[in-house]
Amino acid sequence: MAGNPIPIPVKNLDEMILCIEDLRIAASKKLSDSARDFYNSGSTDQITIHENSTAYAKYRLRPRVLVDVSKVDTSTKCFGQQVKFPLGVSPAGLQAMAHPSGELATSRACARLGISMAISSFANYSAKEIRDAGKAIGPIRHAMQLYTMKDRDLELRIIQNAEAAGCSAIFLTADSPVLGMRYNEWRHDFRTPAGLAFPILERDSEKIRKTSHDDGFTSFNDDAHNWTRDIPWLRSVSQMEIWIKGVLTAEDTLKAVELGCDGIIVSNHGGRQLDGVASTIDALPECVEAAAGRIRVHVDGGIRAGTDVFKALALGAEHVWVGRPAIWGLAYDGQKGVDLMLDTLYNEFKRCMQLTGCNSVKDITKACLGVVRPDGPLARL
Ligand SMILES: Cc1cc2nc3c(=O)[nH]c(=O)nc-3n(C[C@H](O)[C@H](O)[C@H](O)COP(=O)(O)O)c2cc1C
Ligand SMILES: O=C(O)C(=O)c1ccccc1
Repeated sequence: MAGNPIPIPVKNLDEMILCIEDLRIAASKKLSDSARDFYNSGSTDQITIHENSTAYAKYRLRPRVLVDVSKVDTSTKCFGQQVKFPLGVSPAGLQAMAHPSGELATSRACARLGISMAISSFANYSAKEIRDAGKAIGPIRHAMQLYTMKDRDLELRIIQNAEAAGCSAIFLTADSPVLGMRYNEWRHDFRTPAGLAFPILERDSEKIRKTSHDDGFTSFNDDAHNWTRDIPWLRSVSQMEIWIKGVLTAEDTLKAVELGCDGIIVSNHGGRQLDGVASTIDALPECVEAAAGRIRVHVDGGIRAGTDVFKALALGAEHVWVGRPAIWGLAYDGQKGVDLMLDTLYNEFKRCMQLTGCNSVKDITKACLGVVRPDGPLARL
């Protein structure tokens, strides 16, 4: 069309972060190619990482209308403590590569909102530093993520330091006897940047960056881990709750019940381990059914919106966790970026509860969901 366009006074759209996808785009621009590929990629053909977030779209919400939602309550419990809404930050290593304040900023952001955080064994600050940073802001519970180590004395020190720092739970990562085939990482020969500390592993990056991520991981991680050796041992050395992170089947859920674990996190490590496994939202129902209320069931992977949190709860998860969104928040603007990420998911979740007529998280049930089958009407679950 001819003529001058009418100037519209809009904000700089590049800087408008309204949803997690906006945050991913803005944060990814701030990262080096190699850091971005390390954080954002999955393994092999990227099938599972893709499905983790897209599988949510097949579910449709079944809202109840004309419900008084003026006093909606989004809160629930995690590790026995009241949390503002059923979401925490998953353990992700190397957060100081995204922002110098790394896990300290993540902990402060979680405490500001009154939600839980899991600390990676590959954190760049100690469990005590991370807990203290959060506790100074507000009530917060932490889980300590653990790999099974060849050096059992080091593994024991990690557990004891976490317990002494006041962590509530161990997240034993069960899906990583070895790392997944991470071609995107290998293509760039990803190395930990210089000058970072790994106090939980009692190493610094000068040592860690001598080898690839893959070789470094193999050098300390014990691929001989197994249910009967590791779970009773953990019970014998710690009072913390024991959660198994990386369960995807009914069979392993039953193992966790049998061995007296406190809970499972249905997880495929954000699609970074075995590519081709189901998305976590598709694996969740069989785990919930097998758990049959005897063990708590949480889920992570691909959660990018408040409606995703809602759908996971409707399918039986008690609580969810997010990994990369916290990294993107950090890369975007340190603690303020993680605050923005958490506020976004909180506001979306609250509004989804109100718009579906759910006044408490207990109201979020299977009846709130349906699926559209090819050429069919909405089918109830
Ligand atoms: C950069 C990065 C580092 C991670 N590091 C760990 C880790 O040290 N231990 C662990 O159990 N899981 C780790 N994970 C997996 C997360 O705990 C979580 O399962 C996953 O990120 C959830 O998927 P999402 O990123 O789609 O939310 C990591 C994930 C990412 C993206
Ligand atoms: O990359 C990962 O997924 C992961 O678990 C990890 C392991 C060691 C260091 C940092 C992250």
